Amino acid sequence: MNITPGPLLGQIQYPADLRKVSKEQLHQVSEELRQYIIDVVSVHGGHFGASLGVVELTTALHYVFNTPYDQLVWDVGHQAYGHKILTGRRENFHTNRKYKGLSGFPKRDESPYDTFGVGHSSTSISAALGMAIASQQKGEFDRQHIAVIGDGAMTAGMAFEALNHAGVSNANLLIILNDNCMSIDPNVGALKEYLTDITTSHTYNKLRDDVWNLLGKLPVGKRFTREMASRLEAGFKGVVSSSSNLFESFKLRYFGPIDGHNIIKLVDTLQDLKDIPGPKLLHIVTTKGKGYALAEQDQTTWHAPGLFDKITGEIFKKPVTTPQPPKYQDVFGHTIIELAEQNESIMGITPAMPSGSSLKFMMEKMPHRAIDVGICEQHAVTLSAGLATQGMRVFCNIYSSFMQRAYDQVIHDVAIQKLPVVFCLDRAGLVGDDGPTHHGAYDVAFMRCIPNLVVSAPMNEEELRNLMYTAQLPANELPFVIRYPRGQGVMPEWRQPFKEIKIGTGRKIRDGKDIAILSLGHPGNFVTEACKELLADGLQPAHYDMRFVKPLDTAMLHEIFQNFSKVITVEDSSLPGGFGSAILEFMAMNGYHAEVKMLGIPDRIVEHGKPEELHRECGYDAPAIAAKVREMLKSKITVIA
Ligand SMILES: Cc1ncc(C[n+]2csc(CCOP(=O)(O)OP(=O)(O)O)c2C)c(N)n1
Ligand SMILES: CC(=O)[C@@H](O)[C@H](O)COP(=O)(O)O
Ligand SMILES: [Mg+2]
Repeated sequence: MNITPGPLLGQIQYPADLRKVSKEQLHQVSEELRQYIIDVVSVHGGHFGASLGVVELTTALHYVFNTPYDQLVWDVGHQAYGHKILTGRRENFHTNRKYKGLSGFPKRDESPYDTFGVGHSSTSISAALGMAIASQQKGEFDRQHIAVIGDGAMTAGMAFEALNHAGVSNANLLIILNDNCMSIDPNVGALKEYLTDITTSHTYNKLRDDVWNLLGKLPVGKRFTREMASRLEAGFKGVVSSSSNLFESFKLRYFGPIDGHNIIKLVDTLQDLKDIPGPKLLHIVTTKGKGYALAEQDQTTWHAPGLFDKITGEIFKKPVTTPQPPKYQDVFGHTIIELAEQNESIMGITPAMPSGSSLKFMMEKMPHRAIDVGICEQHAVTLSAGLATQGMRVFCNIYSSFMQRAYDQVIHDVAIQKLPVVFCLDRAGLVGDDGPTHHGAYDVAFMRCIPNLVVSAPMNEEELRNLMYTAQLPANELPFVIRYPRGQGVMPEWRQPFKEIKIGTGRKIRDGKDIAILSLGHPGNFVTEACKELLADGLQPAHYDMRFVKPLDTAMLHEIFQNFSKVITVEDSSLPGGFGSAILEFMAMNGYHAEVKMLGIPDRIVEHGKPEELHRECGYDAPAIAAKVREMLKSKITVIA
């Protein structure tokens, strides 16, 4: 389906083309860019509201700054669709987030305009500051460095680490704080309250405007000395105490708040800021989903709505004829409520993913027992540890790849102190369209090496429920990891009575001979599918769902290695250090000898695509498992034939 850009946008391949249009035409460019994003995302999917919210900012940035020489870093990057469309990728933007197509986030090897790879939040200020300091070292004093960071991303500690440094650097850095009061869900915390105060305080803004207008009357293009600018601002501060502004307390020159949808004001402001040296912050106020009414009204749903009818706003859902299995996240969301109703010590914590993790169900039903702490994974873990010291049984739900942010906290604050925090790592394994920044590839490797931890992976929804139930029993006093994938399970009838699972025990799914297939977690269902195929060939592989990677079911492994000389391991996690490695370690440590093949995520970066495309590419989907069995049994198959 060919999507045609508007007449002005159709003439713009790169920012150099954009800079040929008049300032007055920028309104039209912005509207055509907004419409193009709506046209493409409605048909091809992807993130939506965030890009609409920065259409004017994106246009103004590439109009005013000499990108890519002037370096622009997008925080998270889910809002960079307009950036990609204006920087040489309009014609193939329909491949966004598709297998072998454009990445859904800025990526250095995709374009020189993508100055820094993003996907995880709150990295932009550090990265842009690094570039700015490098420019100073290289004598490139005319080079501009801009970080665009949202109010959600600004809640992360890493952003403040960068502010702390930026404020005392004399780097030529412009931080643009895109304040729309939203994260994926509504933004939370004291920073959000503060930003609301300063965007609504009339006094502050009027005075700020007076100073701003005064600044604006100075000869345009005259380079401000730090002295001149600070004298002016000192006058301003005399009236409004400097403590009224958090960013000025970090020694940044603060400007705004201004309307982030007023393209002329943005252009004029950015032009002026180019002439002000040193670290500065421009605070803009925008609406997430701007220009598409439904996306403005329901900003969480329209953060990433899927495919939709752009005229009616109907979001397309897969037609369902038979009862569908639930998403694993929803099984978590409903189960934690059931458990919390039985166990009053249970609490739920999420770092900014109430909807994505489905902890929102508990937040709605038990608001005092489920907390969104903002994009603050490190804080989420140590808060959970603090709660656990007081007898609370905390389910800390963090996407596997976002958990990477809080690795030391798991060791230092939870494992060493043997605090029984339950880590529910959603999005474990290859997540699909979000690609390598979001694949939960490494949690088996980085969690199983930590002493005192239990590390488990359910093969289906019932198993997830039983692992959650087991983890919160008083008898379990250890930190407990339960990792599960994005998307649906396999059991429409998932809500079964709880059963305690003996920690460190696996399940024999089917008896067999000649070869044993050992799986961890959801990929056990790929093995089940493969076995159906193999049975038809007269082969009889045994299948074990090992369920725990720490502690391993050693009794089961002794039985396996005493009866099978050929073993395959299957996992949706990194082969180096993962589940298969654990099995090899067991085999070697116990003096067994067998032919072992490990199927899982290879030791390389796996790009984006549909999960099934990626499982096939990495060689652990059902056909690949069946093929590996046939390959290992080829001598026997010859005999059978
Ligand atoms: C470390 C990390 N945690 C969580 C996320 C998930 N996430 C993606 S976008 C987003 C909200 C970002 O809010 P904001 O920065 O205000 O951008 P907006 O969507 O409002 O434009 C979150 C929580 C992430 N990308 N990285
Ligand atoms: C940009 C970002 O990090 C989030 O929007 C993420 O894409 C959400 O992932 P899910 O769609 O798996 O919840
Ligand atoms: Mg926001």
